[in-house]
Amino acid sequence: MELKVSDLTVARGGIPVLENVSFTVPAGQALVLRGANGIGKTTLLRTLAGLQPEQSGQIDCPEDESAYASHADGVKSQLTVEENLRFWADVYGNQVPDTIYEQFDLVDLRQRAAGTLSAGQKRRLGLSRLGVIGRKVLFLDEPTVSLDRFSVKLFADFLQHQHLNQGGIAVIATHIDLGLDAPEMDLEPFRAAPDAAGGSDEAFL
Ligand SMILES: Nc1ncnc2c1ncn2[C@@H]1O[C@H](COP(=O)(O)OP(=O)(O)OP(=O)(O)O)[C@@H](O)[C@H]1O
Repeated sequence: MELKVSDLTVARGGIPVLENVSFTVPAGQALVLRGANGIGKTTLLRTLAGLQPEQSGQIDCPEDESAYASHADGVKSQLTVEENLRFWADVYGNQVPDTIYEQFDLVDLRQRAAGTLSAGQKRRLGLSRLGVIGRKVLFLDEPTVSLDRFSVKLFADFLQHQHLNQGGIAVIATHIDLGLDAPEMDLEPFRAAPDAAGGSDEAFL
């Protein structure tokens, strides 16, 4: 299993943002995306996850094996922590692993309505979903927003031991160092040329 991206051009509102992006991530590895605000990390991740069409190029990803986690937590506030996890497990036809509560420091919060959680607790619950859906290829957009250092470490441990070491793949946009042994890709060289980004047409100036 691998994720292979070839000559990919991704766009926002029809305007190319990143051009000719190519990389391969083998099973068991992560790739960290780097780049300034607005360069197109979210656009690239959404395209890789199949949430928006590519402009050109190719994405070879194992079918029905990917999941995208955005800035938003996707937590249902009326449901308890346990009910949220059971809901996600049901959607994917899985069981909730007992160990998930320890892995994300949710043991004491199991019966709490998710709407009453702090931002960081909610984030941990949102991320714990990755441990119940059983998807092999994770596209993660700033997964550590709102997390304190302890929780960042918990999440990095989960990614390394429960996901990558089990043959999973992850592509992660993050401004902080997760401490993973993963190659980084700077997106700056792939910034779409100004012309391609719909620069002004001089004939009409
Ligand atoms: N709906 C939209 N229509 C047109 N352009 C958009 C739209 N949403 C975002 N953009 C632009 O597309 C570009 C890429 O945005 P994207 O969110 O992918 O960047 P990013 O690298 O994830 O940024 P950040 O690090 O700030 O999260 C930005 O210049 C942004 O302003």
